[in-house]
Amino acid sequence: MALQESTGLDVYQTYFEPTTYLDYYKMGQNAVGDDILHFSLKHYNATFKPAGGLRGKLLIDIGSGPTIYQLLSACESFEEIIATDYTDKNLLELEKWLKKMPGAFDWSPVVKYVCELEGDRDKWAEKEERLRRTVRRVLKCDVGKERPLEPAVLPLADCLLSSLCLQSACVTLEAFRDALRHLRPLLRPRGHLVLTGSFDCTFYMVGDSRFTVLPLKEKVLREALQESGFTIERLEKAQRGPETVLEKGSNYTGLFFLVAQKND
Ligand SMILES: C[S@@+](CC[C@H](N)C(=O)[O-])C[C@H]1O[C@@H](n2cnc3c(N)ncnc32)[C@H](O)[C@@H]1O
Repeated sequence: MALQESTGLDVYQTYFEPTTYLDYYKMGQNAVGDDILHFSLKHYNATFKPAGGLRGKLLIDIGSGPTIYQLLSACESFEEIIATDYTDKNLLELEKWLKKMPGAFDWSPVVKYVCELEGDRDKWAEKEERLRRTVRRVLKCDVGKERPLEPAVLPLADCLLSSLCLQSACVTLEAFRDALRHLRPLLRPRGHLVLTGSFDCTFYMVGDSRFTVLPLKEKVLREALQESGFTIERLEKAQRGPETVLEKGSNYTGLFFLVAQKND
């Protein structure tokens, strides 16, 4: 066991406040959040573009947290999406947005931005509805378990997506590799894994709570995927944006976005 949980305290269940975390995603108000959004939304858009992008029946998002930005492009190319997370509060926060409940986070600036990337900013309300229709289930998940989504029984996914989750859930390289091994059986042969994360990062803050992150270098990341039975098709990288220098919320030096295919 090398998860944060192994310290004896269930760190994420206890300290991760979804509404505070969402402050990162108030577009134009947080340089780190903007850095993540600008980089990853551009690559999600390219990855799931209608002509020649990834498509299929089922996409499972691993460690969704309270966020939906990572699904805004994929919802145009997959018939069904299952969102998952480790904490009950995150799942409730997701349900709030999906069911348009009072107090739900306002994702509309981000949705408009994605619609603009797709060529028609005016379609944002339509896209919100499409995503709400496409996310069929919201499930508990623990990547530290051999079967992360147990007891749910699901068809094999055409695509697994995981944004900024694995390095948070796994604080050692061994646990990171184990998590990839646990996720692999959820994916059909030749299915795709779309993974985002950071380079050299050891922590991020959510309010006053500090969360440990597994620092990765490109070489180690590539090796971990290869050893876990994935072939990297694309690895996009960006250095940390200069406008984030004054932000003390995290110490990453860069971001990555990768698309890998399950070998068999
Ligand atoms: C940095 S947040 C990322 C949230 C979101 N995907 C995003 O892109 O902003 C890390 C997420 O990993 C989840 N997490 C922590 N431990 C986990 C575990 N063992 N299995 C699955 N998810 C876990 C947390 O609950 C949290 O939502």
